[in-house]
Amino acid sequence: MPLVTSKELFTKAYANKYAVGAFNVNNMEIIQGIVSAAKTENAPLILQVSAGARKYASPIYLRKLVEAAVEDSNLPIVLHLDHGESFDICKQCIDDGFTSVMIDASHHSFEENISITKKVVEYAHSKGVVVEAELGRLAGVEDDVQVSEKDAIYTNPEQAAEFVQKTGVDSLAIAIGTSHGAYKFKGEPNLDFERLQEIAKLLPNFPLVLHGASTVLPEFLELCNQYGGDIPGAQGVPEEMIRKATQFGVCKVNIDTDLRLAMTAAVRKELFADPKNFDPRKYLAPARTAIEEMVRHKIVNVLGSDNRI
Ligand SMILES: O=C(CO)COP(=O)(O)O
Ligand SMILES: O=C[C@H](O)COP(=O)(O)O
Ligand SMILES: [Zn+2]
Ligand SMILES: [Zn+2]
Repeated sequence: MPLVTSKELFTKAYANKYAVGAFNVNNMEIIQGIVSAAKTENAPLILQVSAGARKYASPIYLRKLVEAAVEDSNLPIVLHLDHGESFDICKQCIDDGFTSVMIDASHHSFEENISITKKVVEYAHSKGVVVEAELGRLAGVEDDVQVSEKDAIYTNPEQAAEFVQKTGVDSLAIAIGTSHGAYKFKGEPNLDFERLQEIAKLLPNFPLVLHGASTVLPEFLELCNQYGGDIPGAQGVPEEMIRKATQFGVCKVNIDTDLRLAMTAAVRKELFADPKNFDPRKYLAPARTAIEEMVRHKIVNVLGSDNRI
């Protein structure tokens, strides 16, 4: 099966109230771990590449690795650009064979965000590629968002409806209190579900995207810290909140931090257990297995995307 767009995957996910996992990929072991989990669980998959990943691994290596994953797994896989910051990078990825791109012009004014997104949509659609955009600002690492600031930072539901109508975008990333990285909340985790429901009501049958959705699994955090790491007080989005979001139009859930923690925990543990080892395969294979197990857990227990092919 060749790469697919997320169009049909989202239609099915929306109708059945589950989400497709969108996992960030940076190297072969990460890709293999994720794809193997999806294969076991019979789950659709989005593999996403950030600008940082392109810089680290180089665009061609990532593309060829994903190509290998598609050929080897026979799964419906979407190759997606994560947080494309300009028309040019989106165009480059579209021309390179990506089936989905994100234009993140959320740091521009509302009007500029519309005009940049519209330009990407026009080009992408002419090539059969789908587009995700972003409206609102994800709180930064450790930002403490006060209730009074929410309206300025979080996605405004009326603007979301206007944005989708004016741009023709295929999906929209919204800000309701999640953030990137391992430090998502200072106190009690809290997402603005009323806002999410309002957005979903104004955008019926439209797929929403949740960024910053890692749950920061305690088992991996503890392993990191037990074997020489120093990641105190990290906190993710509780699993039940992600499950709840899938009930209100969230069809794509972005996960990167949990992959990083799983991989790092496994590598730390292995290096500690066998100080004489200097064969990278002996710590990268367990790291790949840790990713695989974590992604299976997400698919089955958090996203509900198992057996959806
Ligand atoms: O949103 C993400 C990638 O776009 C990743 O979010 P996390 O940092 O919560 O994994
Ligand atoms: O949203 C951000 C992703 O976690 C990618 O992070 P990165 O830019 O460090 O590759
Ligand atoms: Zn953004
Ligand atoms: Zn993101």
